[in-house]
Amino acid sequence: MRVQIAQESTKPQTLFDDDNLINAVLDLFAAGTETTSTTIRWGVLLMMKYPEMQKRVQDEIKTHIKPGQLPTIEDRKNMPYTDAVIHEIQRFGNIVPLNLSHTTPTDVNFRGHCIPKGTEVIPLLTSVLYDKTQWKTPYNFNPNHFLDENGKFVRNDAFMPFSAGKRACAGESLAKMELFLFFTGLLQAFTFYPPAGVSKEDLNLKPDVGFTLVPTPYMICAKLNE
Ligand code: HEM
Repeated sequence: MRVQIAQESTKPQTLFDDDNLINAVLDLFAAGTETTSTTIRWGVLLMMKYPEMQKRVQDEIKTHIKPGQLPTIEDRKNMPYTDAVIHEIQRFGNIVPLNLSHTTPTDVNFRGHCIPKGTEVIPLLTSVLYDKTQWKTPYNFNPNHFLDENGKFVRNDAFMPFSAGKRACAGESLAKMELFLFFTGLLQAFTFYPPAGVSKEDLNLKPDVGFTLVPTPYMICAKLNE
């Protein structure tokens, strides 16, 4: 009887087995590192391109975070301009343009079209992040997309860099925290500008096209802030 219990207890009763653990860790690295670092690379490039916006973020940092203190996630609600800039970096950067593909689990009727069960569907995130009906200047970097006339942060339902629905990015909250803390921490410590001989007009905002959209390689100068 005891042997039987031992045998039964080695049978996986749960999805938390070794295979799942390995895949979950791989997911964290594959899905969770390049996405955030690519977004920060877009952020630094855009701050070099638009130094007046970089300065405005730094002014907000100085107003709300004491010198010598690192930003905390609590600071975000007091920093609408920085929040808007980070959202706009994600919208403009559009780093996962094709989203991940999905398959219809049943026959689906979509706007009068029948999509049979098992069809691969690629929901383009670009079509929302650059939708002319949702954004004033979809092809320009414009933090005002996320600010009202009083400078308060405003959400927009078309902000979908993490996709939508049940299979939306599992790391969305973590990614948003990371982006705020890394971006604000970097701009608190450094001012970014292009190297000698490169003007801000020279900085290229066209992405390197692949499965993800990454900035074309660029050089950065970083001056330590006083
Ligand atoms: C700027 C950062 C990030 C962006 C833009 C992003 C974007 C996305 C997108 C578009 C998807 C596909 C959703 C879909 O299939 O509809 C996805 C899935 C996923 N992401 Fe992220 N992601 C980011 C950061 C992270 C982080 C930090 C983690 C975890 C540490 C993470 C974990 C995942 C996982 C596990 C999935 C698969 C979810 C599923 O299939 O149910 N992501 N992400």
